[in-house]
Amino acid sequence: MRHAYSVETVRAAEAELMARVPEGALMQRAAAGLAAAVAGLLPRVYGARVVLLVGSGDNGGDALYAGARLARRGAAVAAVLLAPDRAHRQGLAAFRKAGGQVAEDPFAVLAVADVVLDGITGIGGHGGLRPDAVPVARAARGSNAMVVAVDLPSGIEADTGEVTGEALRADATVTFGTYKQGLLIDPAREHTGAVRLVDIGLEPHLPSVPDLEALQHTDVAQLLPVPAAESDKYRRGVVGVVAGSARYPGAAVLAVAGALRGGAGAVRYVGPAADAVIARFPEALVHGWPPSRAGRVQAWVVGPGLGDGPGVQEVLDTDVPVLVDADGLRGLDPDAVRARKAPTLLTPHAGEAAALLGVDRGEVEGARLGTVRALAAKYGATVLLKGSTTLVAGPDERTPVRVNPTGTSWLATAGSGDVLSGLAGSLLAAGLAPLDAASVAAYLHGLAARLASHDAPVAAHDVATAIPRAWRDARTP
Ligand SMILES: NC(=O)C1=CN([C@@H]2O[C@H](COP(=O)(O)OP(=O)(O)OC[C@H]3O[C@@H](n4cnc5c(N)ncnc54)[C@H](O)[C@@H]3O)[C@@H](O)[C@H]2O)[C@@H](O)CC1
Ligand SMILES: Nc1ncnc2c1ncn2[C@@H]1O[C@H](COP(=O)(O)OP(=O)(O)O)[C@@H](O)[C@H]1O
Ligand SMILES: [K+]
Repeated sequence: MRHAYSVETVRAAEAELMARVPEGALMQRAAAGLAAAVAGLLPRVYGARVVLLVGSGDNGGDALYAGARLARRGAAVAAVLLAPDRAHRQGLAAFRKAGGQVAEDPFAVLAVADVVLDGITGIGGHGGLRPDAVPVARAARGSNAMVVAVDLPSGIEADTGEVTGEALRADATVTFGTYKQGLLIDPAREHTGAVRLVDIGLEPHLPSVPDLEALQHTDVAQLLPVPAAESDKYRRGVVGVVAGSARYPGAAVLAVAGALRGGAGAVRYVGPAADAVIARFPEALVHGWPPSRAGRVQAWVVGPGLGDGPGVQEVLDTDVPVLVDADGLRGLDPDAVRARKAPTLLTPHAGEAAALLGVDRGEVEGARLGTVRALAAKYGATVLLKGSTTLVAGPDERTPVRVNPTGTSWLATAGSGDVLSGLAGSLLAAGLAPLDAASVAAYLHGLAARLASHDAPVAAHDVATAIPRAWRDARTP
């Protein structure tokens, strides 16, 4: 599991650690890791042209000490001081002593730089880059230099992944002690490039339960349901799908396609697209209306392509886990969901989430973490918010939110969400807890899309077909 923490938690852990080590030791550890990472990105350090963008806080201090280390190895290092009177005093002294120069003309040094270290703001920054930093950040981005963010790209909100003003776009980020939440959540994540974590000894001082977590292959492998020797199709779990309409029969087919690859032993389909479903998937069990007469079902999926058709209340009235997606979410009554004894999983995209909360779509996309938490609280349900960096939150606010690390924007294709809902519903039926079912489904779905896509367009049914490959991939150590 990859863990990320809020700024408040990071600061508390840093304070604890700082009390145990000599003054300045942490910043030296950070700077040493940063200098080593930058050296690794350069063909050679000797003679390389390095520019530091230095703000008024300790983030600038990290950059100055790392710059001093690079200068001692023969790099030509220039510092652009955005607040000359407030630049880290000891860091600046060490930098000058090592042969570093303070740049008179920022744009001249940036134009010929090989690498730029962004030390404008770290976890202390808020509200986007200040106006004086904007032209410098733009010049860095517009140059041929590689831009390396120190701790995080300046201008992003470290806690939420929001980008409220201008933020620097880095090619790589070297972060200290632990991941900050914003590094893993869009839109900020788009600014980070590849993220490298430098160990500064913080780990033992961080709480064991993170604020945000991302599944990795080994976590998924442990959660995937595997049939036991004594299993039969019912013991593996039966997933019921209520989806599709005369207008959108394909959504039913795609949801069933996902469900068939999600580990349940059988898929029951109830709805108006039975002919289309059975024509494509003879292994699906189709049933007449209502869902309650379909036989044993351990989890229901309702909503993809449903239009105005019935089904939502019918499955909410059951006592098994229910996943509500797409059209099923329209006007969904929080009280009806909260009243359920069995778990409910909602899987909105940004537009659906905005409608459920009565806000603009842009607000949802800009503040994904707050949105997923707010929806989970409002509905007393587990919520999977789709889109770039899919997030999953449980109804208990003490449970860490899960962020999916496998997504790809090739998934932005019609019908891929239907595949996801079938897949997640199948994992629910196989017995996974809602948070696990949702986050494992998002993980496999993203991985399947990557495997099927290889950086070329994919159709939703390609994603469904690649799920078994993703499943095997996740189980391969
Ligand atoms: N606390 C620690 O133990 C360690 C901290 N480290 C570094 O210290 C950083 C945090 O340092 P600070 O708390 O000093 O905070 P920062 O250096 O992140 O920034 C705070 C300063 O930036 C200014 N500022 C805030 N928003 C701004 C904006 N939008 N534009 C321009 N300036 C803005 C503030 O007025 C303040 O002077 C971390 O991100 C990390 O890089 C590391 O050295 C590791 C150890
Ligand atoms: N920019 C993106 N980056 C990564 N994944 C995305 C992006 N846009 C959409 N997706 C994913 O694609 C799927 C689309 O689902 P959805 O919006 O419900 O579409 P549909 O209703 O057509 O099936 C979701 O899994 C979502 O997370
Ligand atoms: K920074």
